[in-house]
Amino acid sequence: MPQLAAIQMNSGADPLHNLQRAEQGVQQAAQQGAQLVLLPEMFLSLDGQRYPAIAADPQYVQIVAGWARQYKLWLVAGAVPMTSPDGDPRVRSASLVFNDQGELVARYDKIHLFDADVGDAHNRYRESERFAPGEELVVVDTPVGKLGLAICYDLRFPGLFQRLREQGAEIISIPAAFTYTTGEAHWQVLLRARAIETQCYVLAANQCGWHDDQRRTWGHSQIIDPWGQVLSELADEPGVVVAELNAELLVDVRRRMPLEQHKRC
Ligand SMILES: O=C(O)CNC(=O)[C@H](CS)NC(=O)CCC(=O)C(=O)O
Repeated sequence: MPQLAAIQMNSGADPLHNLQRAEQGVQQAAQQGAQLVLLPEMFLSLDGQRYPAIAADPQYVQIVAGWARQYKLWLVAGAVPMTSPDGDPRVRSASLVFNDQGELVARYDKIHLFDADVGDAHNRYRESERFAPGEELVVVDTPVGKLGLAICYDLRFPGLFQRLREQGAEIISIPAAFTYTTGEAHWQVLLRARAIETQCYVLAANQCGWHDDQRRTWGHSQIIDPWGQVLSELADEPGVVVAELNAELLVDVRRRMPLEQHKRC
Protein backbone atom coordinates (compact mmCIF):
# COMPACT_ATOMS: atom_id res chain seq x y z
CA MET A 1 0.00 0.00 0.00
CA PRO A 2 1.19 3.51 -0.73
CA GLN A 3 2.93 5.38 2.03
CA LEU A 4 2.18 8.95 3.01
CA ALA A 5 4.60 11.08 5.03
CA ALA A 6 4.56 14.48 6.73
CA ILE A 7 7.67 16.26 7.93
CA GLN A 8 7.60 18.33 11.12
CA MET A 9 10.19 21.07 11.45
CA ASN A 10 11.37 23.85 13.72
CA SER A 11 12.31 26.31 10.98
CA GLY A 12 14.46 29.27 11.92
CA ALA A 13 15.26 32.30 9.82
CA ASP A 14 18.18 30.95 7.75
CA PRO A 15 17.00 29.18 4.57
CA LEU A 16 20.24 27.23 4.07
CA HIS A 17 20.01 25.70 7.51
CA ASN A 18 16.31 24.93 7.02
CA LEU A 19 17.03 23.35 3.63
CA GLN A 20 19.49 20.95 5.24
CA ARG A 21 16.98 19.85 7.83
CA ALA A 22 14.18 19.57 5.31
CA GLU A 23 16.32 17.30 3.15
CA GLN A 24 17.07 15.09 6.14
CA GLY A 25 13.33 14.72 6.64
CA VAL A 26 12.72 13.87 2.99
CA GLN A 27 15.54 11.33 3.10
CA GLN A 28 14.09 9.72 6.21
CA ALA A 29 10.63 9.57 4.60
CA ALA A 30 12.15 7.98 1.48
CA GLN A 31 13.91 5.34 3.58
CA GLN A 32 10.53 4.44 5.06
CA GLY A 33 9.08 3.96 1.59
CA ALA A 34 7.09 7.19 1.33
CA GLN A 35 5.60 7.98 -2.07
CA LEU A 36 3.92 11.28 -1.20
CA VAL A 37 5.73 13.59 1.22
CA LEU A 38 4.56 16.90 2.70
CA LEU A 39 6.79 19.66 4.09
CA PRO A 40 5.36 22.27 6.52
CA GLU A 41 4.37 25.88 5.85
CA MET A 42 7.31 28.30 5.44
CA PHE A 43 9.84 25.52 5.97
CA LEU A 44 12.47 27.58 4.09
CA SER A 45 12.29 30.39 6.64
CA LEU A 46 9.90 31.62 9.28
CA ASP A 47 11.32 35.13 9.07
CA GLY A 48 8.87 37.40 7.29
CA GLN A 49 11.55 39.86 6.22
CA ARG A 50 13.17 37.21 4.07
CA TYR A 51 10.10 36.19 2.08
CA PRO A 52 10.53 38.64 -0.84
CA ALA A 53 14.17 37.57 -1.36
CA ILE A 54 13.22 33.88 -1.23
CA ALA A 55 10.40 34.42 -3.73
CA ALA A 56 12.78 36.25 -6.06
CA ASP A 57 15.37 33.46 -6.09
CA PRO A 58 14.39 30.37 -8.14
CA GLN A 59 17.24 28.28 -6.74
CA TYR A 60 15.26 27.32 -3.62
CA VAL A 61 12.47 25.73 -5.59
CA GLN A 62 15.01 24.02 -7.87
CA ILE A 63 16.69 22.42 -4.88
CA VAL A 64 13.39 21.06 -3.58
CA ALA A 65 12.48 19.79 -7.06
CA GLY A 66 15.84 18.02 -7.10
CA TRP A 67 14.93 16.06 -3.95
CA ALA A 68 11.73 14.78 -5.55
CA ARG A 69 13.79 13.49 -8.46
CA GLN A 70 16.67 12.18 -6.36
CA TYR A 71 14.52 10.33 -3.81
CA LYS A 72 11.90 9.35 -6.40
CA LEU A 73 8.84 10.58 -4.59
CA TRP A 74 6.05 13.10 -4.99
CA LEU A 75 6.88 16.07 -2.85
CA VAL A 76 4.60 18.87 -1.66
CA ALA A 77 6.66 21.91 -0.73
CA GLY A 78 4.11 22.81 1.93
CA ALA A 79 4.15 26.53 1.54
CA VAL A 80 6.87 28.75 0.16
CA PRO A 81 6.82 32.48 -0.64
CA MET A 82 6.22 32.98 -4.37
CA THR A 83 5.76 36.05 -6.50
CA SER A 84 2.15 37.17 -7.03
CA PRO A 85 1.17 36.61 -10.68
CA ASP A 86 -0.99 39.75 -10.71
CA GLY A 87 1.80 42.16 -9.81
CA ASP A 88 0.75 42.60 -6.16
CA PRO A 89 3.99 43.56 -4.38
CA ARG A 90 3.16 41.14 -1.59
CA VAL A 91 4.24 37.54 -2.10
CA ARG A 92 1.81 34.61 -2.01
CA SER A 93 2.05 31.58 0.24
CA ALA A 94 2.15 28.74 -2.28
CA SER A 95 1.95 24.97 -1.99
CA LEU A 96 4.02 23.43 -4.81
CA VAL A 97 3.58 19.83 -5.93
CA PHE A 98 6.53 18.09 -7.62
CA ASN A 99 6.27 14.69 -9.26
CA ASP A 100 9.00 12.06 -8.90
CA GLN A 101 10.77 13.50 -11.94
CA GLY A 102 11.08 16.81 -10.12
CA GLU A 103 8.56 18.54 -12.39
CA LEU A 104 6.23 21.16 -10.93
CA VAL A 105 2.72 19.79 -11.55
CA ALA A 106 0.57 22.06 -9.37
CA ARG A 107 0.60 25.29 -7.38
CA TYR A 108 -2.01 26.36 -4.84
CA ASP A 109 -1.88 29.86 -3.34
CA LYS A 110 -3.25 30.11 0.22
CA ILE A 111 -6.70 31.68 0.12
CA HIS A 112 -7.39 32.50 3.79
CA LEU A 113 -4.86 34.77 5.48
CA PHE A 114 -4.25 34.65 9.21
CA ASP A 115 -4.96 38.09 10.65
CA ALA A 116 -5.72 37.34 14.27
CA ASP A 117 -4.83 38.29 17.83
CA VAL A 118 -3.96 35.04 19.51
CA GLY A 119 -2.96 36.29 22.95
CA ASP A 120 0.40 34.45 22.94
CA ALA A 121 3.90 36.00 23.20
CA HIS A 122 3.85 37.04 19.51
CA ASN A 123 0.17 37.94 19.75
CA ARG A 124 -0.54 40.00 16.67
CA TYR A 125 -0.54 37.91 13.48
CA ARG A 126 -1.14 39.93 10.32
CA GLU A 127 -0.38 37.62 7.42
CA SER A 128 -2.06 39.96 4.90
CA GLU A 129 0.61 42.60 5.51
CA ARG A 130 3.18 40.37 3.81
CA PHE A 131 1.02 38.03 1.76
CA ALA A 132 -1.61 38.48 -0.92
CA PRO A 133 -4.41 35.88 -1.03
CA GLY A 134 -4.82 33.27 -3.75
CA GLU A 135 -8.13 32.57 -5.47
CA GLU A 136 -8.19 29.16 -7.06
CA LEU A 137 -8.80 25.71 -5.66
CA VAL A 138 -6.43 22.95 -6.73
CA VAL A 139 -6.91 19.19 -6.92
CA VAL A 140 -4.14 17.26 -8.64
CA ASP A 141 -3.78 13.65 -9.76
CA THR A 142 -0.97 11.71 -8.08
CA PRO A 143 -0.04 8.02 -8.23
CA VAL A 144 -1.49 7.53 -4.73
CA GLY A 145 -4.77 9.37 -5.35
CA LYS A 146 -6.30 12.74 -6.09
CA LEU A 147 -4.69 15.36 -3.87
CA GLY A 148 -6.51 18.51 -2.72
CA LEU A 149 -4.37 21.37 -1.44
CA ALA A 150 -4.97 23.61 1.57
CA ILE A 151 -2.67 25.62 3.85
CA CYS A 152 -2.79 26.24 7.61
CA TYR A 153 -5.50 28.81 8.41
CA ASP A 154 -7.58 27.41 5.51
CA LEU A 155 -8.27 24.55 7.93
CA ARG A 156 -10.87 26.72 9.67
CA PHE A 157 -13.00 27.13 6.52
CA PRO A 158 -14.87 23.89 5.86
CA GLY A 159 -16.44 25.23 2.65
CA LEU A 160 -13.05 25.05 0.95
CA PHE A 161 -12.72 21.38 1.92
CA GLN A 162 -16.23 20.59 0.70
CA ARG A 163 -15.28 22.00 -2.67
CA LEU A 164 -12.04 20.03 -2.79
CA ARG A 165 -14.09 16.88 -2.18
CA GLU A 166 -16.58 17.88 -4.91
CA GLN A 167 -13.61 18.23 -7.25
CA GLY A 168 -12.57 14.68 -6.50
CA ALA A 169 -10.07 14.95 -3.66
CA GLU A 170 -9.17 11.71 -1.87
CA ILE A 171 -6.24 13.06 0.11
CA ILE A 172 -5.92 16.60 1.46
CA SER A 173 -2.55 18.07 2.40
CA ILE A 174 -2.36 20.74 5.09
CA PRO A 175 1.06 22.25 5.69
CA ALA A 176 0.95 24.60 8.66
CA ALA A 177 2.65 26.91 11.11
CA PHE A 178 -0.24 26.57 13.53
CA THR A 179 0.45 28.43 16.76
CA TYR A 180 0.93 26.61 20.04
CA THR A 181 -2.02 28.36 21.64
CA THR A 182 -4.53 27.79 18.85
CA GLY A 183 -3.08 24.39 18.06
CA GLU A 184 -3.56 23.14 21.57
CA ALA A 185 -7.18 24.28 21.49
CA HIS A 186 -8.23 23.41 17.91
CA TRP A 187 -5.69 21.64 15.67
CA GLN A 188 -6.62 17.98 15.99
CA VAL A 189 -10.36 18.58 16.28
CA LEU A 190 -10.34 20.57 13.05
CA LEU A 191 -8.14 18.05 11.22
CA ARG A 192 -10.31 15.11 12.24
CA ALA A 193 -13.49 17.01 11.39
CA ARG A 194 -12.19 17.80 7.89
CA ALA A 195 -11.21 14.14 7.37
CA ILE A 196 -14.60 12.88 8.58
CA GLU A 197 -16.68 15.44 6.64
CA THR A 198 -14.82 14.99 3.36
CA GLN A 199 -14.09 11.27 3.81
CA CYS A 200 -10.53 11.98 2.74
CA TYR A 201 -7.10 11.11 4.04
CA VAL A 202 -5.68 14.17 5.79
CA LEU A 203 -1.94 14.72 5.71
CA ALA A 204 -0.92 17.51 8.09
CA ALA A 205 2.65 18.81 8.53
CA ASN A 206 3.11 21.49 11.17
CA GLN A 207 5.97 23.59 12.47
CA CYS A 208 6.98 22.96 16.10
CA GLY A 209 8.79 24.63 18.98
CA TRP A 210 10.04 28.18 19.41
CA HIS A 211 11.08 30.21 16.37
CA ASP A 212 13.19 33.31 15.95
CA ASP A 213 10.53 35.94 16.61
CA GLN A 214 8.80 34.81 19.83
CA ARG A 215 6.56 32.52 17.88
CA ARG A 216 5.80 29.10 19.21
CA THR A 217 4.12 26.46 17.10
CA TRP A 218 2.20 23.38 18.13
CA GLY A 219 3.71 20.47 16.20
CA HIS A 220 1.50 17.34 16.35
CA SER A 221 1.82 16.63 12.65
CA GLN A 222 -0.38 13.69 11.82
CA ILE A 223 -2.03 11.47 9.24
CA ILE A 224 -5.75 10.74 9.54
CA ASP A 225 -7.84 8.24 7.56
CA PRO A 226 -11.27 8.96 5.98
CA TRP A 227 -13.05 7.51 9.03
CA GLY A 228 -11.30 10.09 11.21
CA GLN A 229 -8.85 7.72 12.83
CA VAL A 230 -5.45 9.21 13.63
CA LEU A 231 -3.02 6.71 12.10
CA SER A 232 0.18 8.31 13.26
CA GLU A 233 1.04 11.46 15.17
CA LEU A 234 4.15 13.31 16.34
CA ALA A 235 4.54 15.26 19.58
CA ASP A 236 6.33 18.61 19.64
CA GLU A 237 9.80 17.71 18.33
CA PRO A 238 10.91 17.73 14.67
CA GLY A 239 10.44 14.40 12.93
CA VAL A 240 8.67 12.43 10.24
CA VAL A 241 5.30 10.75 10.46
CA VAL A 242 4.43 7.93 8.04
CA ALA A 243 1.23 5.96 7.40
CA GLU A 244 -0.30 3.74 4.76
CA LEU A 245 -3.06 4.82 2.44
CA ASN A 246 -5.65 2.09 2.18
CA ALA A 247 -7.61 2.76 -1.02
CA GLU A 248 -10.15 0.06 -0.13
CA LEU A 249 -10.93 1.76 3.16
CA LEU A 250 -11.55 5.02 1.34
CA VAL A 251 -14.00 3.38 -1.07
CA ASP A 252 -15.66 1.44 1.74
CA VAL A 253 -16.22 4.49 3.99
CA ARG A 254 -17.76 6.38 1.06
CA ARG A 255 -19.90 3.44 -0.06
CA ARG A 256 -21.34 2.73 3.38
CA MET A 257 -22.16 6.37 4.04
CA PRO A 258 -22.48 8.28 0.74
CA LEU A 259 -22.30 11.83 2.08
CA GLU A 260 -21.62 13.24 -1.37
CA GLN A 261 -24.95 11.87 -2.65
CA HIS A 262 -26.91 12.78 0.48
CA LYS A 263 -25.79 16.38 0.52
CA ARG A 264 -28.74 18.78 0.19
CA CYS A 265 -27.15 22.16 0.79
O1 LIG B 1 3.39 34.71 8.25
C1 LIG B 1 4.32 33.91 8.27
O2 LIG B 1 5.45 34.19 8.69
C2 LIG B 1 4.11 32.51 7.77
N1 LIG B 1 2.73 32.17 7.83
C3 LIG B 1 2.17 31.68 8.94
O3 LIG B 1 2.81 31.38 9.93
C4 LIG B 1 0.70 31.58 8.91
C5 LIG B 1 0.20 32.99 8.89
S1 LIG B 1 0.80 33.99 10.24
N2 LIG B 1 0.18 30.91 10.06
C6 LIG B 1 -1.07 30.51 10.15
O4 LIG B 1 -1.86 30.58 9.20
C7 LIG B 1 -1.47 29.92 11.49
C8 LIG B 1 -2.95 29.70 11.64
C9 LIG B 1 -3.27 29.33 13.03
O5 LIG B 1 -2.43 29.14 13.88
C10 LIG B 1 -4.70 29.19 13.40
O6 LIG B 1 -5.58 29.16 12.52
O7 LIG B 1 -4.96 29.07 14.60
